[in-house]
Amino acid sequence: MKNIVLIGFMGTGKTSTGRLLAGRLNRPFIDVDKKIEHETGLAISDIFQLYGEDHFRQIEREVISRVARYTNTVIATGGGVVLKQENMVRLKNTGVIVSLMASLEIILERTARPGIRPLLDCEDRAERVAKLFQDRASLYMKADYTIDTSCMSPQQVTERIIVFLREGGHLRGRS
Ligand SMILES: Nc1ncnc2c1ncn2[C@@H]1O[C@H](COP(=O)(O)OP(=O)(O)O)[C@@H](O)[C@H]1O
Ligand SMILES: O=C(O)C1=C[C@@H](OP(=O)(O)O)[C@@H](O)[C@H](O)C1
Ligand SMILES: [Mg+2]
Repeated sequence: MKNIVLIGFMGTGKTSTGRLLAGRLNRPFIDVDKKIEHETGLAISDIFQLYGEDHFRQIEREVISRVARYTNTVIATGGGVVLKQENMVRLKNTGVIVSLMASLEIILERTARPGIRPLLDCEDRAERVAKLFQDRASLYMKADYTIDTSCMSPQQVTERIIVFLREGGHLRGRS
């Protein structure tokens, strides 16, 4: 079976929903950021601080090239995966792409905890979110399914994804 790949802006719920979805479908779960942290022995924020964003993007690209070869896996990506077209080509080859969306207000709420997302650790967080969101919006639209998660719990988002997948013939048997 194809992978199920979650894309979307920071705070749309890729990590938490991906974990739930994998549990519901009894499939392996990979969070790309967690894998990068595990393999480098560094927190994402440390990689940004020590080596810069470009270096992080190179690591991300290399990890994506490997996880895109998996099958049957739920993959939660980091929000910037869409910045490299080659990442998306690879993920799309072997996966169904599900895009999680949310309003700016909700994204700000869900990403309020400092120290986790280096791109948002700044004084003008609201402006930064709005700018990044605008720059990337069209990239997040290039998905097989798109869900606005603003008014849904992770459980509800999970069930909605399962309905999409079932209707699209991407699930075998009864899930
Ligand atoms: N649908 C949701 N409703 C409410 N809170 C959510 C939802 N999805 C995620 N969250 C919360 O928002 C925060 C960011 O979620 P996370 O899964 O890390 O997002 P992402 O991986 O897309 O950055 C976490 O505290 C998580 O518990
Ligand atoms: O949007 C981005 O550029 C990033 C999103 C983060 O992941 P989440 O989307 O899971 O927060 C993480 O990969 C890194 O901080 C960069
Ligand atoms: Mg995440």
